[in-house]
Amino acid sequence: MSDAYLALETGDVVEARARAPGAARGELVFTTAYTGYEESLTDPSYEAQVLTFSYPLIGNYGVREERFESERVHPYAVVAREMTDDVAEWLDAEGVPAVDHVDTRDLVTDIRDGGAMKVGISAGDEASPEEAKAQLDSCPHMSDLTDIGADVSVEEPIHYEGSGARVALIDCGAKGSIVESLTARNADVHVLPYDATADDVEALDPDVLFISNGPGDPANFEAAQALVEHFTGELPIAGICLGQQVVARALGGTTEKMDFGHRGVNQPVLDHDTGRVVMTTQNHGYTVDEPGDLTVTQVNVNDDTPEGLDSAEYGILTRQYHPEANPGPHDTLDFFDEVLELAEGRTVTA
Ligand SMILES: NC(=O)CC[C@H](N)C(=O)O
Repeated sequence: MSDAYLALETGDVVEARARAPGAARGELVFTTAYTGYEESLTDPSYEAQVLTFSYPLIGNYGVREERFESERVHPYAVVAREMTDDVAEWLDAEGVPAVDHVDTRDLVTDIRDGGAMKVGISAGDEASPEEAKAQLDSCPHMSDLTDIGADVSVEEPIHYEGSGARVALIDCGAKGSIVESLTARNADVHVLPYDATADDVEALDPDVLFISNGPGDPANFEAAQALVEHFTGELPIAGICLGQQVVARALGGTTEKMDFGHRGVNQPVLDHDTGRVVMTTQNHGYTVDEPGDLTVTQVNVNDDTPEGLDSAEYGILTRQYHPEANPGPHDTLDFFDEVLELAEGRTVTA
């Protein structure tokens, strides 16, 4: 007898073992990362999704708070082939349903074949296929979560004092490592809520406007897009992941939902200028389609999607991947040096 069920949009119901009880729904996504489960589970960009780990054993080096990227777990549920008690107990304490003993190879194949899909989960003593299906039926599309920023952003500004360039970091669900990558380089970082206004930013007289990563559809981050529209040509601008997508939209570009996204720690990215390929950490389900007034400087080797957008004219630098790593390789940390150099130079004239 199973005590957990996953109802998929394909119509299939997959049996599983409950590791943390409860019912949940969300977009079913998978990461191919083989380490970094603490970082991924606390990455705010995973808000409202159900995260499947394709690596078959999750939890083999424990759970340590210093590796967390935020204060809580963001996926609405977690699926694994085999999960250790450490991770199961952590998710249980966080109230996040978790299941294992799932053939995650099948699940990943379903997502790759069918594209992004919703899932309903029912786990625990009272679990039933009917409850899983009811969860699936009531699951909204990611793009319909129009105010998802409110669930992941700071409510009030936070200031991390530093002697270097002043950064206005718009928190659309920022990973802790982005703040740390900036403060480690002496930046003076003001973290502002996702719906900050141009007046809020102007009051700080920053050297750079930085749009963070975040969950869901970039079209729903209208306030951040308005900031980019307002400050283009006045301030250097940087963006990571959702930040790249928001900046592109503000500069006349477009974004679209991908078939099943990029989530993992070995996504190869080619830089057109240097001809070098670097390994990158990624977690996104939307992508820039048309770059608008920006130039595509880096692309994904697997599918040619834009990974880096720049504008020399306006002083803009954005990346679709996560240069701060955590989890993943450190090949791309110099992005933060480039951004702060741009900020310190204030090369842009209005
Ligand atoms: N990591 C992110 O910022 C994710 C960006 C966006 N929510 C996407 O899924 O594409």
